[in-house]
Amino acid sequence: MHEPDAQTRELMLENETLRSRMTYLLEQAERNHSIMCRHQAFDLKIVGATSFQELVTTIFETLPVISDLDTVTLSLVDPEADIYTVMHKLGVDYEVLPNLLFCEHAGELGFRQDEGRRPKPLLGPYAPSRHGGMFPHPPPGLQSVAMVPLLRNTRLIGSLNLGSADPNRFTAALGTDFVEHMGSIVAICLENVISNEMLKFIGLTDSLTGVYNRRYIDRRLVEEIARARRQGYRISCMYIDIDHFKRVNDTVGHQGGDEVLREVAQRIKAELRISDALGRFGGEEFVVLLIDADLESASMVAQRIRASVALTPVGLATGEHVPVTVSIGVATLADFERDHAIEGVAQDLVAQADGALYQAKASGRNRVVSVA
Ligand SMILES: Nc1nc2c(ncn2[C@@H]2O[C@H](COP(=O)(O)OP(=O)(O)OP(=O)(O)O)[C@@H](O)[C@H]2O)c(=O)[nH]1
Repeated sequence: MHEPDAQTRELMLENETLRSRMTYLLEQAERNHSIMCRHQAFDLKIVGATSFQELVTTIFETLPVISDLDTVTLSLVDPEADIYTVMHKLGVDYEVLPNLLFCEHAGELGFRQDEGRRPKPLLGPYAPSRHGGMFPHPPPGLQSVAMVPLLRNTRLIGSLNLGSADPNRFTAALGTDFVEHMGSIVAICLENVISNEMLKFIGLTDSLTGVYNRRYIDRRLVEEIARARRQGYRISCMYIDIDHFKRVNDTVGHQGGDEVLREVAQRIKAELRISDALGRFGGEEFVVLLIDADLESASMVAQRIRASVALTPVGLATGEHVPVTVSIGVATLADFERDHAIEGVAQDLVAQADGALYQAKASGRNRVVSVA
């Protein structure tokens, strides 16, 4: 065998270089394919989220893993705190979502909002003084960040905030197509899920007083009884009815009657714990579920409500003042038998409180009757 000549050696070297370049490109293509697959899976997962909690939890838990990020936070524009309040009422637990942030004005997000131009993502080194609001719990060693505007049409609804310990991960020179695409999918999913949750909430509340409606209380009672059976705590129920409400309407008109209903709902609410649930059962009747309350403590709360309603007449927009009293029936859950159908147990509890209310009315009104 003889030595290859110089030209062959050069060709072999070139071949070698091309081979290793090709291997590198193949690896790169495989890596990109795998990133793309993971992001497609993420997109499918967030598109399929059926609740606000599920959506934001997926964003916080899955995105850092598939995108190799050290932190992800989400800021939502919520001028009247409607989203915050409704999600809370629907059971969202903010304690487990420390990276979910709310702001009053879109301007607080820091994007340039020139007339007619879509705000662009902001990429660059992490600066605590500038980005502290977006990253209230920054991981140690956070180096570079990307704030991605979440837009619905031209409206800025929030910002998806990505953070990395790699200083070169997000630099001003980097292209933003990828994060913008991610931002647009997150924005659509957020808007859908928030609208659905808001509709769900409206379907569960009473439009006149803003408290829950009967549908909600019926559903919640079944859930609470199941939980109370498992965890062994007490649930009590109050049936509240405004005394001689027909007379109120006859004296101050239907409009005035509505104002009285709203004020009574507020006075009841003011005496309750955040975990209790107040619903209007139609007309001038309200039902309260008291969680982790036995008959004695529920009766005490009922007395407070009775006293607070009777204490000061309700002031109306017309300047009139209407003295109002309520009668209240109180009952507590005694049936912890697991083989009894929950729906029947729930109906019995409300019926017992209603029976006690009947006694309160019959014995003179403006009073509380409790049944053991
Ligand atoms: N303003 C107003 N009135 C309502 C509403 N729903 C029901 N009512 C009125 O509530 C009154 C209920 O009257 P009744 O059920 O006879 O009872 P009451 O006058 O409160 O007497 P007692 O319950 O026996 O103390 C009726 O006059 C209804 O028209 C409402 O949404 N707004």
